[in-house]
Amino acid sequence: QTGSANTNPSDSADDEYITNVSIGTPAQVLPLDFDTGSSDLWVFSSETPKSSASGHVTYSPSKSSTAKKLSGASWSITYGDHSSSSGDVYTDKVTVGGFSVSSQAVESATKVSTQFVQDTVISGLLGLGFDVGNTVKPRAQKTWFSNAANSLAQPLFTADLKHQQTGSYNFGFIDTTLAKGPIGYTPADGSEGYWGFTATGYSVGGAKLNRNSITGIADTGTTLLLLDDDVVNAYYNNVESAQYDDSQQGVVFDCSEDLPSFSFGVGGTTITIPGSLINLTPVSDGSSTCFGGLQSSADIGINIFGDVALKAALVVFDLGNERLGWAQK
Ligand SMILES: CC[C@H](C)[C@H](NC(=O)C[C@H](O)[C@H](CC1CCCCC1)NC(=O)CCNC(=O)[C@H](Cc1ccccc1)NC(=O)N1CCC(N)CC1)C(=O)NCc1cnc(C)nc1N
Repeated sequence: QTGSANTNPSDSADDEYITNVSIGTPAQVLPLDFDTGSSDLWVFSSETPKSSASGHVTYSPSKSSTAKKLSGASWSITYGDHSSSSGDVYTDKVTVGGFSVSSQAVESATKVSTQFVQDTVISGLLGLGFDVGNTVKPRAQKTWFSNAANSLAQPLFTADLKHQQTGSYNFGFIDTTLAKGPIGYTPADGSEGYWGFTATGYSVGGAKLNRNSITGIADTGTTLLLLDDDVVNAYYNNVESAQYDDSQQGVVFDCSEDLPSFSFGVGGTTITIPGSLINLTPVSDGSSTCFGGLQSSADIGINIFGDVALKAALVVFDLGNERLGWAQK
């Protein structure tokens, strides 16, 4: 058995990716942000304050004949960007890309932070991280993928995110036609809940890879490519107009600049992010100053290969073999 779901960029800057999920009986379809950097499936619901839920599609467990309250269970989550949410828990049927999990923990939000209230294009997150990262108490719950893994043809999923185009999350199979190059595999470290891995080196503008390894996480829920300052400086030293902009909290440059590519080695293969993907978006509509897709990870303390990096590859999240596969697209 397999599943295949389309995913779409939320806006012109590919800030996040939206995937429709069916919850309950009859199906209630909610747009969720699939996040390999966290492990909770939580949704705006009939229990979310009306003022906060305005503009969002919500899940009503009372309208689902298969919903069951998980009595005594609660959850509370804080993300790297300081956004947060919390609430109580139901179990219900959850279908993604045609594959159903009959009793999935669906975390209903009774509180959501401002960022989520304002982000009306999504109704919550579907965590694709390791179960150890789940925040439900007193007993942690499994992710949708963890529940599905044993019934899928193979215990793996792939992410094929694209710039301003429809991409896909495939479950239980690898569609190698989505890739141009071979898949390079490397061990994944799930101990923190993330998909952690080590890139063996990097280069700017197509030069030969150096041997400076980069340890980080493959995170579909993070917009940017966030790396150590020495890597970020090595890159932007090649961009004439690049400068740090305090108000933007990041490196900006003239939108007319021809940006160099950024490559990293992983699993014996090389992934090259074209410069065009690193020219993320004007700092505000019509501006000729653009915000960089590669920024510093210094104040986070962990390197994050977010959507800017993932868009250049077909990425295999292989739970069965605890490994990550990367193929050039
Ligand atoms: C098991 C992991 C755990 C649940 C949690 N995981 C994460 O934070 C990583 C996870 O992938 C989350 C998932 C996000 C959360 C907000 C909503 C969208 C999904 N990623 C991040 O927090 C990375 C930083 N955020 C982002 O990358 C958000 C995503 C976003 C996009 C559009 C609209 C709204 C949000 N985008 C931006 O910051 N930008 C997009 C716009 C651009 N102009 C600036 C940059 C964690 O580490 N929490 C511990 C933690 C707590 N507190 C802090 C301070 N740091 C922490 N790491």
